[in-house]
Amino acid sequence: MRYLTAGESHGKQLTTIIEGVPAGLSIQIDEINSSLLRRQQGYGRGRRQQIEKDLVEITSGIRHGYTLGSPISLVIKNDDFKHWTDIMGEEPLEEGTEIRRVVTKPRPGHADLNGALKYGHRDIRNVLERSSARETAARVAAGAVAKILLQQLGIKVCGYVKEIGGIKAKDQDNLSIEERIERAQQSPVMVLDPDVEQEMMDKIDEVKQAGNSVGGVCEVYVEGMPAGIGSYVHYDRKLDARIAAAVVSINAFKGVEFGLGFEAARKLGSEVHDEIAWNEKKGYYRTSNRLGGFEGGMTTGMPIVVRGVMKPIPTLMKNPLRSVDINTKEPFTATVERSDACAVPAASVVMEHVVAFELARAILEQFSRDQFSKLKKAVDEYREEIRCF
Ligand SMILES: Cc1cc2nc3c(=O)[nH]c(=O)nc-3n(C[C@H](O)[C@H](O)[C@H](O)COP(=O)(O)O)c2cc1C
Ligand SMILES: C=C(O[C@@H]1CC(C(=O)O)=C[C@@H](OP(=O)(O)O)[C@H]1O)C(=O)O
Repeated sequence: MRYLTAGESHGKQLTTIIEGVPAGLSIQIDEINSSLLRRQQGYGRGRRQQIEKDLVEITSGIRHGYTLGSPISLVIKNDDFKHWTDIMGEEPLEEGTEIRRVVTKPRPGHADLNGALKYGHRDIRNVLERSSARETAARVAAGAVAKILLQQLGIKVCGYVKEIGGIKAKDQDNLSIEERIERAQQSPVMVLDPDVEQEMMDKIDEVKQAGNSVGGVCEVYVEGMPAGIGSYVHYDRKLDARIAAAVVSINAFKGVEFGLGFEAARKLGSEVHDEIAWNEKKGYYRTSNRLGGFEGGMTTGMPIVVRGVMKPIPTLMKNPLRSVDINTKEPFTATVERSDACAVPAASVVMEHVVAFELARAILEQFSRDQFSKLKKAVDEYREEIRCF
């Protein structure tokens, strides 16, 4: 299973094409739309989210609520396009026509300068339109389809916020995944620990008022993945590595860790590895989950716990960082476009969906079936086989 996305931030629409989803999977459009709505809801975002109402249109691959096995294409319209038709039009410009709002002052921390150098664009808008995290709406649509497939195989995925601007949420290890899903959905900052919610919102308000930005840490928690998914035999089949790549591919994400993560560097082996046990009902299991569900590039059958760190948003509204105009080479402060002050809550939804896609992709690679009912049967049989192994 793979997917591609297309679309500029202020262009007509975003398009996602997913290939390799087995036939006969029941998909309700509302399930995809509720993922898109969640991505739009996090506290700290700019005015753009009030303009957009992300709703998906299914243009192929699903008929009467079931996948056909053919490519699934999903379209999300950009409502903001109507304000940008002259700037984003596809017609060649008539001679002598000025393009409005040509961008020549690259923002430190965004893709602006490197993208302009690479593609030879003298109008940095040609870079920022596609490098914008608007594209993550298209990725969430693909991930929502993956989540539906996983859900029907008994695998649940949930994303939430662990930290914003240095304010850390306490671990909530005793919460079930259903409780995590519910709490994250009820919280404006998508955090599980209610004690820090207001503090995080105050921090975002303070930063926004100062025209600055702030980052944080998101966590994704997965239950129900059987052991042995992924592989140790090649670097590009290690599932933890694929998840790491998917997380760091999210705009502004700079690092990833599993379980204890970087803390493992400061601990002894006896404090890090998870001891193995067996019982009739569960089969093999671990008495702890410090490695976050992975050994040797494969799942251990324990919950997957993965965190990603998001840097602060590069666009600074009040005190833009120093930059250089690419036409005059004069020093200037960077161009300021409308911007989010904090997108960590929204990014936790994006992270949930990109992780879900990698999990579904690995399952389909391992149990390759063209029909969903056969895939389910193969996964159920494998679960039984490893329980008794
Ligand atoms: C949900 C989300 C919203 C974002 N909103 C903004 C924004 O409003 N302004 C901005 O400058 N960057 C924003 N970013 C971050 C940039 O897209 C990102 O920094 C840029 O693409 C450069 O990529 P890099 O930071 O991964 O190097 C956002 C990221 C995410 C995940
Ligand atoms: C549009 C979205 O996020 C955008 C991501 C983004 C960036 O530079 O990454 C910059 C902003 O774009 P705009 O200038 O149009 O407001 C965000 O709003 C979205 O997430 O739907």
